[in-house]
Amino acid sequence: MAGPLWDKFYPHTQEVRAVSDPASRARQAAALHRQAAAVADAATAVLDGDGVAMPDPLEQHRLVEELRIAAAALAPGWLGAPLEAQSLNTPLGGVYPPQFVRLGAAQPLDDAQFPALVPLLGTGHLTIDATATDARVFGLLRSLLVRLLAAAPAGSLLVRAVDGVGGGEVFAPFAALRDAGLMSPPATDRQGLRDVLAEAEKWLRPGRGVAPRRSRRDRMMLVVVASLPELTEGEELRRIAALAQQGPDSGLHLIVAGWPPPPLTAETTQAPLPRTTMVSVRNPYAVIGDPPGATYGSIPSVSWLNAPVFLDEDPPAHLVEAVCRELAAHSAAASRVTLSDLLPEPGDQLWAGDAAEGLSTVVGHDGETPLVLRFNDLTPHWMVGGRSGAGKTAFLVNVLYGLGARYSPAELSLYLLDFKEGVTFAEFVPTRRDRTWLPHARAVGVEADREYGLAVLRELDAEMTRRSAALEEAGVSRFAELRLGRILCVIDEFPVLLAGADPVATEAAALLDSLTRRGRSCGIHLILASQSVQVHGPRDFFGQFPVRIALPGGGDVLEPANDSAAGLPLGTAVVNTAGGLGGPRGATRGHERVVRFPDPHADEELLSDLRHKLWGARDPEAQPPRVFAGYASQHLADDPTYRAALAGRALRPAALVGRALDVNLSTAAFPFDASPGRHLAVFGTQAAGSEVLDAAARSVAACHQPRTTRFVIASLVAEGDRLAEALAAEIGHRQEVVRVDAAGLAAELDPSRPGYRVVFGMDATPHNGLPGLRGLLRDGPGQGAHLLSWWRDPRRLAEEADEIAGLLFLNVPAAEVAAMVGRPLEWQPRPNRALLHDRHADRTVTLVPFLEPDGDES
Ligand SMILES: Nc1ncnc2c1ncn2[C@@H]1O[C@H](COP(=O)(O)OP(=O)(O)OP(=O)(O)O)[C@@H](O)[C@H]1O
Repeated sequence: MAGPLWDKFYPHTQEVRAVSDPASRARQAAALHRQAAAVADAATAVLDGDGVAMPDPLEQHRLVEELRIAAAALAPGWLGAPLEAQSLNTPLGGVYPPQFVRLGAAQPLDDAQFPALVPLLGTGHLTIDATATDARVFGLLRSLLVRLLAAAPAGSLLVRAVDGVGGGEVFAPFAALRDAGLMSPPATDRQGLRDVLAEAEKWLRPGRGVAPRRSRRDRMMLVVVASLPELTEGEELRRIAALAQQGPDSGLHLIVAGWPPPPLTAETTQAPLPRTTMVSVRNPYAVIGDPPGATYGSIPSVSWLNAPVFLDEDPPAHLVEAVCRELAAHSAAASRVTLSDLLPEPGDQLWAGDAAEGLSTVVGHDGETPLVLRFNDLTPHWMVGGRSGAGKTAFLVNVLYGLGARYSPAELSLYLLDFKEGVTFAEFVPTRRDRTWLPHARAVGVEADREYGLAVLRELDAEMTRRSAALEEAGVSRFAELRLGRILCVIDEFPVLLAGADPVATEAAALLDSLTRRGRSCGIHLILASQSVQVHGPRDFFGQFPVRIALPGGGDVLEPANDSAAGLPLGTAVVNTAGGLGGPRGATRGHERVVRFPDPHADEELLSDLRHKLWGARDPEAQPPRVFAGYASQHLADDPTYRAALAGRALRPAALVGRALDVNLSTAAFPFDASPGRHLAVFGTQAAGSEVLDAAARSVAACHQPRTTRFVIASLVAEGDRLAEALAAEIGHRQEVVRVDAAGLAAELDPSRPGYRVVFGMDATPHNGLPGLRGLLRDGPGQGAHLLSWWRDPRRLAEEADEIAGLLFLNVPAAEVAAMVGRPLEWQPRPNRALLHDRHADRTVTLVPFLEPDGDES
């Protein structure tokens, strides 16, 4: 700062005297302390007019006028205007930093006043020799805070408050700034003071000449001490002095009321703070010492503002409230991180990342600093926890787009699995409304079944084995040298996979164990996410997850003693890279950060643009991901095996009954050949049973060349009539079809007559039964005769059961299935699922059965 205005206030600059010799510091401090007191006494004597000739009043008035004009220019608006008259309409913000601020009115004559200004932010500090228990100091601190907060650009001034004696009352009207993170709750004891000092020390830049840490916008920290806590010791006092010495270069400033503290012992005797303007509260006015590096007076012997200063009083409450409310609102808007903050710069080339050594992306911001997390040898797998609605989906979607924008599909493949009802990964697959997909996605399971999850893990395990072999074959020890691209598998609500002591859980746990242990050296990484990671059964693989991310309510991914996730708000997460380990309270934890992350769907347009951009950049030959949507029904007409059969490419006759719960959704088929027992029985009370039978019959018909086989179709129950009729019409285009009733069916059971008997409602067979049935079942297949039947009640089959190899169960309880098969099978009846058991091949698959398309779907 230079120029005529400055010269008016500070015509003579001085050397700043540093107190640096530790050996004689206490003595020196005491001497300086006395000296400062003597200066204030001398000033008081002068200002009280003791033995000094009164200057010329006219000259005084002229000077006061000049100073008023100068002050208005140096401290405009909020910084210098009397607050009791300040309009609420005066806009907040202004230049950065607001350098001069008013302390009160200097009154050289009874009828002449000018604003008493000090340089503070950007220059140094302020001490007042009385604490805020003095009403004048109390008022001064509040008015200083309002002025500085209102004048600094919103969000650029962070206040840390300490009030050891007054319990923080002086800061109470500013409470609205706490939620916005602009002001801390006041520290009221020694530990609180230490925490504030520790934070302030961190604020200092690590070294001189280092580029500013805060890259986005400049910010300053102002530590306001209204009174030091009792029992504040020499150590804390020295830390305050050290902060005063180093702070201004890093944007750290202090206002300390009650400094110097009363010199109780030599140890606690403090010199004036370096780089500080000292205010001495007298009665009724205050004396303002010279600011750091400058002087108010023109006479070298006078080192204070040569006029009594009446300190500003407590500002009007509504004014403080209005300023705080506006700042808090602004801060809420400004501190929002957006998805673009996590993505590469818009000008950067798409897919510039090289995954050889690992993958990395920005997961959020720690203050102004982007936090980069990696998938590499040190942090191969991540675990994410958070209660429902805590933003897990948001976090994962951010990570997937972050990686998807940085690495090409050749460098990164994604396997996405979601076990809960919801839409976590739905946006990465083609839909009717948006046919694009995330080109990295290889397989996506939405509302997936455990069996499907298991199939994905098996596929990854097989890939891992392939990669291990490739490493060995190539004779290299590091995956990076193989250049295969990395695989990331994300599993949302993974405990579903491990729930229950069944074979699925056991195999899934074993696969997770092997994948997490060996995956890192093969470029295979996992993110496991859940509302609660309390899994029963083996969880040894947790040890392979050094990265733990706790969203609100997700503290159980951290060690039990680590409570750093307590009270997290939505949009924030604790990111711990030491397996969730905590550390001493209040200690700096290098392995733990709290980040803010955006809601990726806050800007749908940006997101949609990004997805289209990524999709547009894909290899045009690339296939969309294999998608499994647990809720979706499956239809024969969409099935690739059926289409191939219609086109004359069937390998052998088979009933196609649904899609298996594997990664490729392979077609579940029951083949018909000449071996014994090649008959299919569908069991289920639901109409779905008749629909599966319909699909089975159509598909068998398609497997035969036209006019090469014969169908006998019967419906013994009303529920089957409509489908039986439609089926007869449909198959009739290709094959010979005969429709019969119960009596007609009895006449069509001759095993030597090749072809298929298709019976809807087989359990409704008349009481005298179908005498020829056993013969057909036993001798038919060898002569090309097979039975396809739907049974509403499986118990009716008891007698002939052994002769039928193909059993398909819909809503049949596990106990009945077990009774029929002769041993328990892994099965939970549930909507839209079926179990196909082949007695002869001893194979069992869970599948999504082929149903009739609904009206609106077709
Ligand atoms: N960073 C954020 N900032 C603000 N709102 C967010 C943020 N992240 C998510 N939300 C909002 O919070 C809600 C819940 O988010 P999300 O669906 O990601 O949670 P979740 O943990 O996946 O929940 P659930 O487990 O129930 O599916 C959504 O409405 C979302 O828009």
